[in-house]
Amino acid sequence: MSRPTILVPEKLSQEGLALLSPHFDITVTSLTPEELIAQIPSYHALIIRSETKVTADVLRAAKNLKVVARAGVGVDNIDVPAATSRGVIVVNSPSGNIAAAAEHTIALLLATARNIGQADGGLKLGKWERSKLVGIEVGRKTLGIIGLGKVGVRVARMAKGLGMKVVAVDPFASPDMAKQEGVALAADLDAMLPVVDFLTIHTPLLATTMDLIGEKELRRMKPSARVLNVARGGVYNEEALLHALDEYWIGGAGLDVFTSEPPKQDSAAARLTSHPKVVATPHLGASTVEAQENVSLDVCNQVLAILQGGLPTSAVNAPIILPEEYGKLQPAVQLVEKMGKLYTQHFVGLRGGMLGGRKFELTYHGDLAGMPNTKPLFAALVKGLVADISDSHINIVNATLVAKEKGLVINETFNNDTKDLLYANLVTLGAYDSGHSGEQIIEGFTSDQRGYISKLDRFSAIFSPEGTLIVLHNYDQPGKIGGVGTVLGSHGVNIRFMQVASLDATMETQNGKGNEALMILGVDGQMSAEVIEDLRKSEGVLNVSLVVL
Ligand SMILES: NC(=O)C1=CN([C@@H]2O[C@H](COP(=O)(O)OP(=O)(O)OC[C@H]3O[C@@H](n4cnc5c(N)ncnc54)[C@H](O)[C@@H]3O)[C@@H](O)[C@H]2O)C=CC1
Ligand SMILES: O=C(O)C(=O)COP(=O)(O)O
Repeated sequence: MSRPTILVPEKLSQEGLALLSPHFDITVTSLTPEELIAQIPSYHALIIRSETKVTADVLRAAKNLKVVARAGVGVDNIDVPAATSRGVIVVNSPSGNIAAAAEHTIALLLATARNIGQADGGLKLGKWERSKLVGIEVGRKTLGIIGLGKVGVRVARMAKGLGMKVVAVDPFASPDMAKQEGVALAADLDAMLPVVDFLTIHTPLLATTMDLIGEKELRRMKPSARVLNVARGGVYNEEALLHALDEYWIGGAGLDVFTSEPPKQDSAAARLTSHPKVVATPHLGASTVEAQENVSLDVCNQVLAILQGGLPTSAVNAPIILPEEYGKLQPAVQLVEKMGKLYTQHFVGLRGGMLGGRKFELTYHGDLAGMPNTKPLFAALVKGLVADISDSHINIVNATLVAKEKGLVINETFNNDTKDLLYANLVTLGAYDSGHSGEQIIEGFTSDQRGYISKLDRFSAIFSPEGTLIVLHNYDQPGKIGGVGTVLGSHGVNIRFMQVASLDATMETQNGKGNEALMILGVDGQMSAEVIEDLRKSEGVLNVSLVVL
């Protein structure tokens, strides 16, 4: 089988890629937007930074894509709703580069205060200008921060270290946190803008933050004020900023990000980068060795998990699984997915049954009954149930929608009664037809981070739901094991393990024909239809199903 493939059209630190290369084929190459659309269909994962635009067209062309990984914070270059509707998980690195972005903001703050850009540029041209380039001190000055999030708070701490007063506007910030950080929360922008000597924005680029600072706001600031942008081009209106600099409404600007990157010729962004009162950098906020290692490791670990059937830690378009919850849920998530696959392959494949319209009851017992968030388990069940009969990419993002489309009714119940419970956590999957009859049961538990099946239909056994399994329903008579071994041996099939599952003592035997049993065989390699047919024809065998988990 060919290995899953990963496309990396931007510069990514090797640290993360080294985690992926033993398992997947990785192509690192820069691409035009047209080339990206042409090449994306064969890839399973796309890892990008801020330069690649993942548009709806790219996602439409991406037939095999499971994940878009953004090695950084901002996902404004990804059409997240389009990814969501196609079941593509978008992950990012929410904090890998925030220290770098905050430090870069302070670098620009000091550079604008002391005219570092102009001074350096002049010297390189052979000029020795001192009286023209007198700066200001930042100590005892006021810094205004819009957006007191992860980057904003770090900027505040460093600014306080420089002896600055810090005020902030953030409608979502906690007053307690602001107080603890020594940051005064201003009532609104109108109140904050006239008092600040420096202004920095650290919000995402959203419809609500686009052009947040325009002509009206810039006119309210001190003529000596400097503005900084290490967030996104567009939070300051670039035309208004040009006017403000030319007409002395403000004193200077330190800019790392622009509405077009690189700035289009003659655009406002281009005029800003060449403006004498601007110190500009080409989107370098996250460009430190340390930040790039962090974000690369962060997203590559998530790509590894997703391509191996696991869950991401920072999905942008999925219910968030907190890291502490992740460790606890992951084995159960894998188990429930395997239970879904086992259900479809064993019961539906075996009996020519219908999956759509079945009613499923997922019951959590023991520790699992106390989990505050079982959405990943629900999604894992849908994924497992339909994985083998649908080409939809099921994940935590679209599972509810897909279940609805396929007519699967899934109820979750929580059984807190631990009396008589053999395992610390147990999950039962029951399936019924609309009349609540024809019950089919699969039960499983996790132990030591691994999942096991403890019950399949009316039979009790303990086996790992992994690899290729042959499930053989037979009369419990002497010689059965030898007979099965002979058939498999004649086809050269190697048996990894074998379990005989006995009928639940309380159950009636099928057709009243004496004791029955299930034989579960773990086998190596691909099974041909003849192997299964020969087993089916063997004496005393009632049915055989082939399950690949
Ligand atoms: N230049 C670069 O290389 C880098 C840029 N960034 C950018 O920095 C920005 C901030 O990143 P984080 O701090 O990680 O985000 P965050 O999500 O932790 O913080 C954003 C804050 O903005 C606040 N906010 C949202 N709308 C607001 C509004 N209208 N007025 C005031 N506050 C508002 C939110 O409440 C939140 O506290 C993002 O745009 C990100 O893309 C991040 C890293 C590197
Ligand atoms: O993480 C972010 O939001 C950034 O802006 C960093 O962008 P980059 O990965 O350096 O292209």
